[in-house]
Amino acid sequence: MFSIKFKTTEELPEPSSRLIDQIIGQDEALNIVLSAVKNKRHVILLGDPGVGKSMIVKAVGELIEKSPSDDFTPYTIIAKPNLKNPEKPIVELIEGSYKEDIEDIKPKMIRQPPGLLTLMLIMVFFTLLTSYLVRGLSQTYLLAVVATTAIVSFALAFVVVFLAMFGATRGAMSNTVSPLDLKPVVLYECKKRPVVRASAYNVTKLLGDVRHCPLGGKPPLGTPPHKRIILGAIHEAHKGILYVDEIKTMPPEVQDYLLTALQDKCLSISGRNPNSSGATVETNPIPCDFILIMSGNMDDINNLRAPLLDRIDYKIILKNKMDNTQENRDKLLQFIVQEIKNNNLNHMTYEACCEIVRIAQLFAGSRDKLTLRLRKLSNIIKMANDIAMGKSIQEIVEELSGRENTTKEEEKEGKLKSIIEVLKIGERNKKREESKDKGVTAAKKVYIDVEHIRKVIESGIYSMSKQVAIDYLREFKRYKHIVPNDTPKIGVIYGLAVIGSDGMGDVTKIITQIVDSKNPGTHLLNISGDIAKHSITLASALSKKYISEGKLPLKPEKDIDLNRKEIYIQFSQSYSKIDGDSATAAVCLSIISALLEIPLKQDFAITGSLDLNGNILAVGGINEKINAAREYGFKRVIIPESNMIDVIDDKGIEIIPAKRLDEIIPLVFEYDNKKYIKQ
Ligand SMILES: Nc1ncnc2c1ncn2[C@@H]1O[C@H](COP(=O)(O)OP(=O)(O)OP(=O)(O)O)[C@@H](O)[C@H]1O
Repeated sequence: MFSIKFKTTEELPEPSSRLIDQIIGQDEALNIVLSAVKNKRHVILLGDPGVGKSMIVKAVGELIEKSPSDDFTPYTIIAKPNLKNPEKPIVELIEGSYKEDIEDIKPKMIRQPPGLLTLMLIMVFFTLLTSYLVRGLSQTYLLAVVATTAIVSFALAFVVVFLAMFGATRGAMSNTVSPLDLKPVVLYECKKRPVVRASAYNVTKLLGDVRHCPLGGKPPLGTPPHKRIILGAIHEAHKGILYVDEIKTMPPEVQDYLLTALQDKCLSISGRNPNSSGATVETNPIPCDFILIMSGNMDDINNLRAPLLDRIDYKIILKNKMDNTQENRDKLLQFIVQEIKNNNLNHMTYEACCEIVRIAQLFAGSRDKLTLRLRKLSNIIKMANDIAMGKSIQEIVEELSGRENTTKEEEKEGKLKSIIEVLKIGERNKKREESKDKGVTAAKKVYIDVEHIRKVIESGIYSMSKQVAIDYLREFKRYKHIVPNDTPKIGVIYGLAVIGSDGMGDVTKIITQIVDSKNPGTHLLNISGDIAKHSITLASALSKKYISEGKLPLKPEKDIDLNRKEIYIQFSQSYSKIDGDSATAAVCLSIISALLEIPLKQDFAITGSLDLNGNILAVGGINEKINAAREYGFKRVIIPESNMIDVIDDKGIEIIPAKRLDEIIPLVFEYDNKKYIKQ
């Protein structure tokens, strides 16, 4: 299986800590990305989920981080207030780090806000005025006049200060700027070539924003605009890499902004929320000269607008399978060791590693391929580890909810509990201590073994679609009447299907009935998929062609008038959404049997698509289908010859390859009754 012999993975060498060495099966894509980054080209990575798109970008980022390049100069982005037009703060990119320019602020410090000083001046003025006015008054009035004047002066002073503070007068504004509000702020300090990641749907994170200020956004109470600027990832990625994932979620207007940024290499920031005070603010264009790497699943590309897509130089499709060679199995082993180390898991036995290879084949849908959807494999390894640790649900719940602490608290407050409750807590803790001790000794010996991996696979907990399929089959299997037997039946045949994308194979009973009618036609029951409908039309046409041309080694008792036959085909007890053409061969045989009234054997299941010449064509999910046939007790399964390379496990079932439909006629029809045999 592998080029190295071992009993458990702990005997294997430590994996490299460099991400770039950890990527398996995507060498081509990795090389292109590296060369694109070197030559400052934009890239889009497309592929199935979990094949390593983010990993490639992270690895490139790690390389860049660790290798300081000569052509990068650290820079700082600062924001300054614009005194002429406060709503248009000035954002500047300066080389190196920012040093505060005191001279810049000093002259403006003269413009002290009135505040206390004004208040005091007003009060002194009024005191002098009053003392002058009351100098001739008698003692009796003197006190009253002084008090009245003091109140009036206080009130007046407060009004002046209040108006000034809130900038109610134009004149007040220029005088209310504090030195702190004039101080430039550092928005971003970039010391090494940046690699910035942002999700396509997060507009603020991607393009930047101007925060809202509930106090009107004007000094001295409000925060001045230049202090409310949030830089976008596109600006933080200046001179580096911007990685945008989830491209499916990128709104069209964001694509336009991105396009402008790519073209102009700079983009201004304004408030994104029209109801915020930030909406009136707009900065000057801020430099954003970056290499854009985007990623998404295959279909996501349809969400991108053509002009943006046009500007992406490299469009790379990541592989989802690799050949099942020893070199690649070794790579898969390397992946297992990496996952164990990176996720701090228990080591794995040799047999379990072989089982992972088998699952990789199964997910790839072929014996000679291995899947590269490695996140799925990684999840299975992690879950197998949890099962190997043998934690009960109770233990996991307690771990998660921090129940341990609560229980100790409860113990402290034992007085409040009934004696029985306290005893119960004691007992629980004792058990937990015991199991912990056991755990420690056992933990030394825990390995992830085949049975742990099989439990994960059989339960389907790694995939929603698989669980739905398992549930569906569990629910309906007991009502399904599918029993392989030796009693041939006219028009009845067993086809094979796969339920769900990560699905399970299932056997479907296909029944064809013929009705004499003036309206010949073919009716499909229980199946609604378009491809299935077309394939049934083909099966019907082909079966009629075979019969009318007399090409079959079968002959009906009497001549059949095909123009007066109405054909009904039922996929019995098929309630899930099944579409596809893999039942075409089965349906064709079923129609031939029903039209000629020749029984079909009932001890086999069959899968295969057909072309109009009667060639049997390859289908998907062959291993799941074979598995289903085996589980239902069939001893024979007929599959397209071209699918033979995909078969992973042929234990307990005879797998018959078929190239053409007429070739398998002798195998599937009951020949005992000589009256049907033409030859
Ligand atoms: N080619 C690979 N080599 C090694 N490990 C891989 C590879 N691909 C995926 N993995 C494993 O799967 C995990 C997830 O991979 P990653 O996030 O790069 O996938 P993705 O293609 O970006 O997925 P998505 O499209 O869902 O974002 C990685 O952390 C790693 O454990």
